[in-house]
Amino acid sequence: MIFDFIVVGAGSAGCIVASRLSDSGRHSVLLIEAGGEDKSFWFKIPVGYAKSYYNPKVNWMYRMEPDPALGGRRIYAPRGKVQGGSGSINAMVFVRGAAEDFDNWRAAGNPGWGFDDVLPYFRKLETHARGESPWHGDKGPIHVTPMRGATHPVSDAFLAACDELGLPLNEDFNGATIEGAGVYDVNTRRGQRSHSSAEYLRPALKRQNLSIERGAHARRLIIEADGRVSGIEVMQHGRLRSFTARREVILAAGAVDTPKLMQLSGLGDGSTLFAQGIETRKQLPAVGRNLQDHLCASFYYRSKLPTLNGDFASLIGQARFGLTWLLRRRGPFAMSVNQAGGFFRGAPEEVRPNIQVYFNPLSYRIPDNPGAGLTPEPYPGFLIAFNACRPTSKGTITIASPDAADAPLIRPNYLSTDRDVEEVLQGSRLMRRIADTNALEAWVAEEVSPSGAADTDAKLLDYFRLNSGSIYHLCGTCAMGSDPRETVVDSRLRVHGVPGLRIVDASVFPNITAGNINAPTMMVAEKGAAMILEDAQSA
Ligand SMILES: Cc1cc2nc3c(=O)[nH]c(=O)nc-3n(C[C@H](O)[C@H](O)[C@H](O)COP(=O)(O)OP(=O)(O)OC[C@H]3O[C@@H](n4cnc5c(N)ncnc54)[C@H](O)[C@@H]3O)c2cc1C
Repeated sequence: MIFDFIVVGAGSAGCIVASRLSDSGRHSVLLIEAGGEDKSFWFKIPVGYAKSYYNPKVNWMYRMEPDPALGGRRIYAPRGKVQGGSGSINAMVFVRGAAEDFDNWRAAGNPGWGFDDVLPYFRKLETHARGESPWHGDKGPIHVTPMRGATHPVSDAFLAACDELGLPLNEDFNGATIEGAGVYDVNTRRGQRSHSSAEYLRPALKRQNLSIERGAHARRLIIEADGRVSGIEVMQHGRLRSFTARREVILAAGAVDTPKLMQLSGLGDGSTLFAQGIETRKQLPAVGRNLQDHLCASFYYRSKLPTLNGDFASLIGQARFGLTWLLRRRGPFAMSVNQAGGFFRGAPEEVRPNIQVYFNPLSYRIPDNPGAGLTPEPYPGFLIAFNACRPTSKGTITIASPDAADAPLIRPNYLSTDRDVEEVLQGSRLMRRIADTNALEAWVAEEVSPSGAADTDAKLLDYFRLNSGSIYHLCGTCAMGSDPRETVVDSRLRVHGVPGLRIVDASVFPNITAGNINAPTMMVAEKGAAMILEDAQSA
């Protein structure tokens, strides 16, 4: 079967790209997705996050390779395997990133990617509850709702604690500055997940010129003798099928699977490919390198006053929250657990905010055993978590075998720079300063973990090494830039030296942004689709 464009991966980015390319009706578009449709009620209700976290039917459930800096632990890396991708299973915190992050993208050899250049695409993709402004859009498909005004009293005490410490308060992390303490925005519409599958793809699928193949696992790109990509081979319900693209194939399989698919197709570092018996079709050493992520750990507190633990643990509490959601589309089931937080300078000499904080009016541990489920701690509690905004450690993704069914090797190399270790200490000290305020005194009964016994930098670092985890922001593995030895795509997201192939997903980030990365990934998709259409027009 022949299409103008084939998009591989119906995730946060892929749903947007397929929808935009099919907008005009002029181009035929095929979207290929390994997972099924996101029909279940649990994808709509924000609290459904907990249901997909360890569900192999909708989640690739990757485990990273043992990390020496984290006590040899294999860190869990959930990834959505369903229409909507990770955007269907994520926690919906909506943060664009700091303006400097995108200015850094531009400075890394990517004209057109500075903050001023990308702001129009952020505005284009959203309908913000605050309405139209220089910072916000009011006509875009993704609905963005501030949680401000609906937070638990302990989250408000957190804001008062930050104020007491002289930290700035911030009404809008997606406004003039990211710095300060505030309440997060979430991508929800009337208490339901508002993501690229529901808001872009579903309406677009009514068009004749857009098709989707679900349960279709892409195994390799079809590359002609002259090096041009002409299609894709997929395994669908046990049957091998191939699809042809007249114009381009666009990879949007995410930061883990896009580099995997490139390597399986002979596009990558020659020696890695040779080791797996794969012929190199184009030497692209940067494929799978530059892996970046936010590594996060929580500080747990027992509370003197009730928090959400009791309600989430009891059937009556759950029924009450369920009813509030059903009748009014409000309450904790309509929100992210990450209610408040902020972006802070971890030390006075820091020139910009470098520590992101999450405040949860609920304390829970994530069990290593997927069968165990996420359960609240058995006492009234809350947690404060942090990660460095722009870690400097870089990891890799490499195929483990030439078999597309095998998971790739994810080596994060967390905490492999002195800078990243220093930021762990900055963040840990900040947690303690916040919890020690008068504003939180009425709430804090005790620090459960790491606990007062962790009274030296070495002990705090040990706690972080043994208790941190990914906050699921993997990116950068097919980075954008001008040098084919260091990067994979150019600033128009075309793969260096491989005609007919682009990448449009979180793998193209040259550097990780401060904050959660779904919003910038969707921005990349809006801008990427616009460039593909422009190029098609002029071709
Ligand atoms: C549990 C979790 C919580 C998160 N919380 C937040 C949050 O609160 N806020 C935030 O901003 N970000 C959050 N993120 C991160 C954010 O959701 C992702 O970074 C973003 O969705 C990545 O988008 P993407 O398009 O690059 O990839 P994805 O959305 O992962 O899409 C990739 C798609 O490609 C498909 N695919 C992969 N391989 C193949 C193949 N070979 N053939 C066919 N299809 C394939 C996948 O099934 C998937 O549908 C979270 C992520 C997770 C996993």
